[in-house]
Amino acid sequence: MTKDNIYADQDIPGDFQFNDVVAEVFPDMIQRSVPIYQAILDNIQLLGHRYIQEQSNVYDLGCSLGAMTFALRQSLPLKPERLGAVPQKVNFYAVDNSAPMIQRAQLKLAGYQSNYPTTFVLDNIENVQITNASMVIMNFVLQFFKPQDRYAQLERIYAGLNPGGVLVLSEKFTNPNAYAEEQIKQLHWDFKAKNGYSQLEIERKRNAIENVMILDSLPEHLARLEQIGFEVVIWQLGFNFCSILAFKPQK
Ligand SMILES: Nc1ncnc2c1ncn2[C@@H]1O[C@H](C[S@+](CC[C@H]([NH3+])C(=O)[O-])CC(=O)[O-])[C@@H](O)[C@H]1O
Ligand SMILES: O=C(O)C(=O)Cc1ccccc1
Repeated sequence: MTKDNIYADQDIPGDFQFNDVVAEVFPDMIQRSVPIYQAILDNIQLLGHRYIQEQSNVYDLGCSLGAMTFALRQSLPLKPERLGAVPQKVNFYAVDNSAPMIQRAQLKLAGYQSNYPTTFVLDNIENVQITNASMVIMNFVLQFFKPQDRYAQLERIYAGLNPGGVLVLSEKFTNPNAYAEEQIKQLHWDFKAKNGYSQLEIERKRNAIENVMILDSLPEHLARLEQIGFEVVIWQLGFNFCSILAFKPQK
């Protein structure tokens, strides 16, 4: 795994981008920066086993290197018997609008055998049709959408989900209380420092993502999903990062 030294040697002017340099170090970057990332990756198969339906589609929107698609696809045949039959006809769609990311994802998955067709889509999520979905993953991606577009995109996902399906929505979030917000932000930076990032790296990265990652609060996330019709529960939370299960209930 290539070490993320992007902001160690130089200050890269301008906004953060998912370019070739970032794609190369991405596994290391996300592990050391996002407290709940490993917990999600280690347990996503449990969601797949329970919610992926026979003859349905699974979408990984903003898939980066395809880590979640890979984990789901390889673990689906290992579904425990007590949860019913292993679905045989499932199509995976991994979507990202960064070419360096999607190319690497494609290359990695090509090296592994699977009976589940997997389609890599290099496009903006907003252009991708979502139909007959039993599982949609949006891991740390909605935060890069324009705030005014978020409701419509989630609504579109709700419409494309089958009853009994689930949206996994993971986000970095803010706290409505300014004092608490400052504390949790500092604690997250302590977490990054513990993982080997210097103060200078933390500061430079903070500036680079400031304009591209506009965060909602946790109450905002939950209220919006509920307004659309989802039933929600938080299944992972660490510092200012959370992952929400948003269910489309059976009628
Ligand atoms: N509108 C968009 N359309 C398509 N892709 C987009 C868009 N906006 C952002 N992206 C893509 O979303 C990804 C966000 S990273 C996701 C991690 C992954 N989910 C993981 O579970 O490993 C999270 C992070 O780095 O904080 C990048 O690859 C962008 O190119
Ligand atoms: O690094 C950070 O401080 C973050 O908030 C997470 C992150 C991880 C990868 C790309 C952009 C933001």
